[in-house]
Amino acid sequence: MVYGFAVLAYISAIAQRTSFGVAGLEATERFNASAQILATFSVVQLVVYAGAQVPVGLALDKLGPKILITTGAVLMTLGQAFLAISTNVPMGLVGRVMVGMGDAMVFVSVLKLLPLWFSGSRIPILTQLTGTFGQLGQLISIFPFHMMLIGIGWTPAFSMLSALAFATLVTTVAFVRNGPRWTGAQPPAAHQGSRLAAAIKQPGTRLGFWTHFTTAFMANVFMMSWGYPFLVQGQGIDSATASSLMTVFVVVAVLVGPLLGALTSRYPQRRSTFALAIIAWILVMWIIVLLWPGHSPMWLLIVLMIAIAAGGPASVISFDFARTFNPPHLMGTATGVVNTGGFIGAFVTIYVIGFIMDLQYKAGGSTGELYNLPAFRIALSFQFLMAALGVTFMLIERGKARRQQR
Ligand SMILES: NCCCC[C@H](N)C(=O)NCC(=O)O
Repeated sequence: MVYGFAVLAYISAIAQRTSFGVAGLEATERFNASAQILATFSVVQLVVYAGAQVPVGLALDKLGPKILITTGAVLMTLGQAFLAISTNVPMGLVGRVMVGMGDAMVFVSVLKLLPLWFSGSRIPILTQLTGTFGQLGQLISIFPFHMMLIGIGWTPAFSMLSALAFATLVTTVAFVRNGPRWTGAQPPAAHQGSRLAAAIKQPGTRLGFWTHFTTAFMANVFMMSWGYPFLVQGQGIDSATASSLMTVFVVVAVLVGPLLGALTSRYPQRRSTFALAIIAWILVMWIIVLLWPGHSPMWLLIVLMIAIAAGGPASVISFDFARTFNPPHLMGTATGVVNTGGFIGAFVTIYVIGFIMDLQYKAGGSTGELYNLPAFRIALSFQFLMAALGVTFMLIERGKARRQQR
């Protein structure tokens, strides 16, 4: 019951996180905003989310999951309520910052609850299931929220999400407990800086960081930024089909998450190999699609998206490294550190891809289409460099972690 209500708070957090993504047109109208300002909303929220991970992890080890999930729900309730009544860009940004901060507190707290209530091989499976259940939140923003937004407008739709966050606040206070195994931060006197240093010193935390970095960054780049323009302007797919193709990410999470959870629980010594295999699959698919003469056939794009989407469940393996290589009093901190990997990788890649696209456009005399397939072929290849960096560090840290275990 404790786990169920904590997961409910995470489903709500994902609904709050993804809600702005389906409200682009309405936000443009309401705030009279340009595309760049709209993009700022998403970037600000993500920067807040990633920037909050380490402080949240430190607070988590000190205060426990219940307080953090509760605080997250309060921030999301207020943030979405503020957004519901916002009429200009600064007000909207304040609302989004609050939502990003609240969201940042939930996932790592749910993971911290697992060893407090479960043991043994159930934990890796439940870690994967947490990520999988969270995807249901995306369905809330794609369907009921979006329908309310179109049907009855901005204020009622965002108020509904605020009410959802409030409902999870109530259920968290009523039902979520840290449990009898929670003993607070041990040792209590440890300084925050030294707890962070102790977590980073563990090769398992660094292996988790690089695993999260390499498995998750390409999925984040595709979902949050370049996937849609690549499909529509690079591959000539109509916008409605491109949007519906994005649901592949939810379906793959639901199917692959439990399978990977079972595999990692059965073969814990092969965890990094499973992650590396999925990374290799994504890279091979990108090589085929980027080298394909002309537009790729639909089946090939779907296989590419399935591979990229499998990076989401693969990234959950990283949290298993944080858990198994750290003592319980450092687990929240280590999980926070690991959870920044895929987001840092994504910011850098999103930015550099945009920079390379602009550079090519300027080199061509700033005429014609900014987004075209030859330009995407070069710009998206930057992902190979980032993946090479990530895999190199995964192998280095895996070697250190294995030596430490001997
Ligand atoms: N089954 C998909 C899970 C995706 C996990 C994702 N890469 C992640 O790390 N999420 C953190 C969060 O706060 O949701």
